[in-house]
Order: sequence, then structure tokens, then C-alpha cells
Amino acid sequence: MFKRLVIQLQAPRMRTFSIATRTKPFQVAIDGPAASGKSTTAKMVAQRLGFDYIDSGAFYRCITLAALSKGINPSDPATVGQISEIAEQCKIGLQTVFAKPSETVSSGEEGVFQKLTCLPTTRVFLNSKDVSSEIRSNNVSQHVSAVAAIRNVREAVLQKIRSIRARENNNNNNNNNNKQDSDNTPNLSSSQSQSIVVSEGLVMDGRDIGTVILPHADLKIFLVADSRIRAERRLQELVKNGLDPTLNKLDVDTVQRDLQRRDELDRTRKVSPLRKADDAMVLDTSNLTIEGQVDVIVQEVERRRGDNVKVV
Ligand SMILES: Nc1ncnc2c1ncn2[C@@H]1O[C@H](COP(=O)(O)OP(=O)(O)O)[C@@H](O)[C@H]1O
Ligand SMILES: Nc1ccn([C@@H]2O[C@H](COP(=O)(O)OP(=O)(O)O)[C@@H](O)[C@H]2O)c(=O)n1
Repeated sequence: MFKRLVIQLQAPRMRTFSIATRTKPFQVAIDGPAASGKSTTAKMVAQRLGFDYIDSGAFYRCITLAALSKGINPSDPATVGQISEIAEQCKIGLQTVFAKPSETVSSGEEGVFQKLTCLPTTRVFLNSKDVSSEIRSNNVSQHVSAVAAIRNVREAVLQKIRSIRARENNNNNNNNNNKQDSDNTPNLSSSQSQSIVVSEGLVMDGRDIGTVILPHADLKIFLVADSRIRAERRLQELVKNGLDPTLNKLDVDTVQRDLQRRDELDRTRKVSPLRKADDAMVLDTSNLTIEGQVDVIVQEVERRRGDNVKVV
């Protein structure tokens, strides 16, 4: 009788999985409009499965931040050349620090327990500086779609992502435990605790992952959510990160308009527009919990990987 060989790993983030015969890492592409939950979901899926994670939007945000810090107005078409040059020259590094998948802690009141999910965090480095918070500012969000519509910028980002992938493959081939996404990303010991020698897969999120960056991804997800709900979630996130909505004249209506304007620019641009890949699964997160949407994707990965595992 054949039986699937199951390995129990010690690391808490990886409970059980089957040995896959595939040599190519399993690729998950997550695309969708702004604030539909892509990066939160992608990071958690990567954490649950022990995959690498690349946030492609962070590259466009870094280039936008670099342009704005030089006093360049990305919405002025005359600045396309300057921005393209910045995109080619700047160094961008990502580092995702995975947390324990979940833990149960006492909420303080005796006998009352609360399940806390620790979210992985991605640190983003622009020319060696940690810009993780700055790139999420409303000012960067206002201009990022104009930057992302520039052909040369997209080409430069593609090259940067390719070199990260090449370095990761090299690291894996060398059995190097340090996950280092870019030359200028410092080594953080916390990342080592989550490393497995050879990564089994990759999760990437953005707008053109399933259509352009990973057209042969093993699983493509198109995340959507009602635009009002997306705006409420995004505003809540900005407030959590220290933004004062009154001072910044931001309310749900304004955030919703900004998200819709950005989606429209992303959908209608000539180069790599936001579009659902023909073979993508649509997942509406409006009425889901974060854990719920992560579960759906993890189960789908496991189902599809199940078809490719070696049965011994
Ligand atoms: N199902 C959900 N329920 C509640 N909040 C969610 C859900 N999915 C995502 N969020 C929150 O919505 C915000 C936007 O999600 P994010 O992952 O940044 O979206 P995107 O990467 O698509 O812009 C984040 O604060 C995230 O925690
Ligand atoms: N693969 C990608 C990822 C992001 N982008 C651009 O970068 C912007 C910011 O992406 P993001 O994923 O950080 O944005 P949010 O959805 O988190 O608000 C998007 O609005 C797009 O203009 C892109 O064009 N292609």
C-alpha cells in the first residue's frame, strides 16, 4: 500500500508538508485593486507555506518616494526621463520577517484567552535606508500610479525583481540559510529563524504578476473587495500607523475616491495594466476575515501541490 511521506518540521511556521518532486518552486501570483488585501494575504500565505514573498508594489512606491524627495512632480509628463533614471539607479531591498503563525495569549483577565495572529512584516530599503513607513504615506500613494505607468520604470523594476530571484536561487543552491533579497539589505538575525534551506515556493503580489511577471504561476489569485470596505480598511490602517485624519483632511469618502482614481489609472495604462489573468481565481475579501482568505489560498496551493507530490 502506498502512503504519502509526511515530514514534521520543528519550526512552528511549518507544520506538515509532503515532499514534492517538483524542482521548480511553486509560484503564487496575487493581483487586484488597491487595498483589496493582497500584501497582508500574500505575506501570511508565504508564512504558512514557508515560501518567499516579494511585494512588487514596494518597488514602485520606493521610486515614487525617491522622485518626490528630489522635488520632482511625477504627475508632470516632463519628468518621465528623470524618474526613469532614478528607477534605474536606485537600489531597493526587501526583507520579510516572518512571525510565529499564531499564538494564544492571556488577554489579562483570568480565564479569558484571545487568539492573536502575528503578522509577518516586510521592511523596505531604498539606497540602504529603511523607508518601510515612508513609502506608505498618502503623498506617495497619490503619485505612485503615475510613476508605475512609465515604461522604463516598469522595465527597471522587472530587472530588479529578476536579480532578486536570481540571487535567491543562488542562495538556495548554495544552501545558504540567510535570506537576503538585495545587496543593500542588511542581514537580520530574525530572518534566519524562519529560513529553510531551500524555499519551496514564492508568493508575489501586485497588479501584473499573473499576466506579466509570473505568467506561468501555478496559482493565480485576483483579490477584490467592495470599494467602500477597501477604503474603510485603508483609512483604519493609516490611522493605526499614526496618521491624524483630521489634520490630513482624510475621511472614508476621500480615501475611497483616491483608491478608485488609482485603480482607474492602473487599469487604463498602456503598459502592464491591472487586469485579471484569464486563468486566475477571483476571491472577494469583502465578507472574509484575513485568516479566512489566507485559508482559501493555502488550501488551494495544497490541493494543487498534492497533484505533484511524490507518493512513497
Ligand atoms: N478580510 C479582511 N478583513 C479586515 N481587514 C482586512 C482584510 N483583508 C485585508 N485587510 C486590511 O486591509 C488593509 C489593506 O490590506 P493590504 O493587504 O494592504 O491590501 P493591498 O496590498 O491589496 O493594498 C490592511 O490594513 C489589512 O490588514
Ligand atoms: N505589480 C505592480 C505593483 C504595483 N503597481 C503600482 O504600484 C502602486 C502601489 O502598489 P501597492 O500594491 O503598494 O498598493 P496598495 O494596493 O497596497 O495600495 C499601484 O497602485 C500600481 O500603480 C504596479 O503597477 N504593478
